[in-house]
Amino acid sequence: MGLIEQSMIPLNKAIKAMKLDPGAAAIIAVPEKTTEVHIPVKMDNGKVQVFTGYRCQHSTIMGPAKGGVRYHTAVNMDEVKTLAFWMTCKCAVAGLPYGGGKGGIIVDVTKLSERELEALTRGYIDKIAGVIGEKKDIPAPDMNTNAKIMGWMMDEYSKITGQYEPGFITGKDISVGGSLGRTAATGRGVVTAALEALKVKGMKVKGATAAVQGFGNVGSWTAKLAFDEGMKIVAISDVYGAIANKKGIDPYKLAEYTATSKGHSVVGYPDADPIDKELVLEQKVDVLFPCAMENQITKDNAKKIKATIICEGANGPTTPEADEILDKKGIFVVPDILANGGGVTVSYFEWVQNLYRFFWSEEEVKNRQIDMMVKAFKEVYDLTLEYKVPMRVAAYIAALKRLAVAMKFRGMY
Ligand SMILES: NC(=O)C1=CN([C@@H]2O[C@H](COP(=O)(O)OP(=O)(O)OC[C@H]3O[C@@H](n4cnc5c(N)ncnc54)[C@H](OP(=O)(O)O)[C@@H]3O)[C@@H](O)[C@H]2O)C=CC1
Ligand SMILES: O=C(O)CCC(=O)C(=O)O
Repeated sequence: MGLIEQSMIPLNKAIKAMKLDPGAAAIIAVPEKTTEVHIPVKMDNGKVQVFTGYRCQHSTIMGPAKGGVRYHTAVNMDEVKTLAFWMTCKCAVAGLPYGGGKGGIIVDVTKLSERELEALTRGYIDKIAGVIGEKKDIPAPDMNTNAKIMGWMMDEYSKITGQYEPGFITGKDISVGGSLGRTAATGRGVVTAALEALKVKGMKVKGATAAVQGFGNVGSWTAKLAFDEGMKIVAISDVYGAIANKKGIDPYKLAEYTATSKGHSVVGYPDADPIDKELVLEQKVDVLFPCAMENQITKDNAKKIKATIICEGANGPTTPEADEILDKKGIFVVPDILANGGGVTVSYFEWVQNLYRFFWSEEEVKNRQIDMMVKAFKEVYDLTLEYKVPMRVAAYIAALKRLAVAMKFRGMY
């Protein structure tokens, strides 16, 4: 089953449970606009290489499209469309005045020099400039993109429009209009969601064990902030391998290690033992945080998962077949469109600060973010009780309720 078909399964369950109008359901099932571009880059060896990139605006029903840009070899149009659809639902669950968008370039960033990466980034913005903008579609970071790349994108777009354009993109460095708290925001949201889930399950936070798949932006901040809450991180993986320590891993020390390790990998960290990377998902822990990418928990490994709670930092880490197995096992899954909404929530704060040219303290950002996440969690949890559906379906119901009202008042159905 392809990613688009997979993503329709929980959506259709929600549509059925809430008896959504078929017209509204049909609108939400397809993206509004997709763009494919080809970006020629003069490489350091003097040869030209042409890269393929995408941008998709899945929906602008609730506001401008919003969502990250991914640089990865596995990027393709179906993946971008699905990620954009998830953004529409995520923004609606969080109650943000945004639709959903996503972009990506097929590229192995480890093979590019800094100059090639900048040229590719600027070339991508040149090609998609017509379909993005502060009031149209606002990009942000995703896998293998960061504040530096957002800065280049902002600079290129400002050159094209001939004016300073901080509000066209989020996830920037503070010096160019970024928000305090954005770098850690997705991890903070994931941990906030996990704390709420532990509460629902009547479990203690201090000493609760956790395993984290992925040690990039989302995984590393999830690990650090869970550690700050007193949780014990017993296993962590990245694309190269995994490490485990029953006594706990200090993610701050691990981040110091990965800053200079080969490939910035967790492999070889001296205060833990190497384990097979697939085993990270199978640890007997209170909370499992999948923070890498799609389709990691599948029908093949779902049976082996021993966590009490799964809190999804990544987008789409669990396949629909796996979801059914986890549900039968009674595992409490906090779905991506709820759990990882903290990133786009603080992106929204960044955009608001850019529009007003007035900046907030880190404490203000953090408190507002936590308030919004706790509220969204409660809303979704209440819907699981009302409709007797798992958290994932309840999250789609929460999103569709907001989208349906907006569509109605815009006269779309
Ligand atoms: N950045 C954000 O604000 C948000 C991101 N997300 C989602 O979170 C996920 C991670 O994004 P982000 O942290 O930004 O990306 P990064 O590129 O910063 O990190 C990705 C991490 O996942 C690891 N990884 C990739 N594939 C595997 C694998 N098969 N097994 C184990 N580890 C793997 C990478 O390892 P290595 O470094 O060794 O390649 C890296 O540690 C994505 O699904 C993204 O869409 C969701 C909401 C917001
Ligand atoms: O911060 C944003 O605008 C979007 C982040 C993102 O791409 C995501 O939540 O998947």
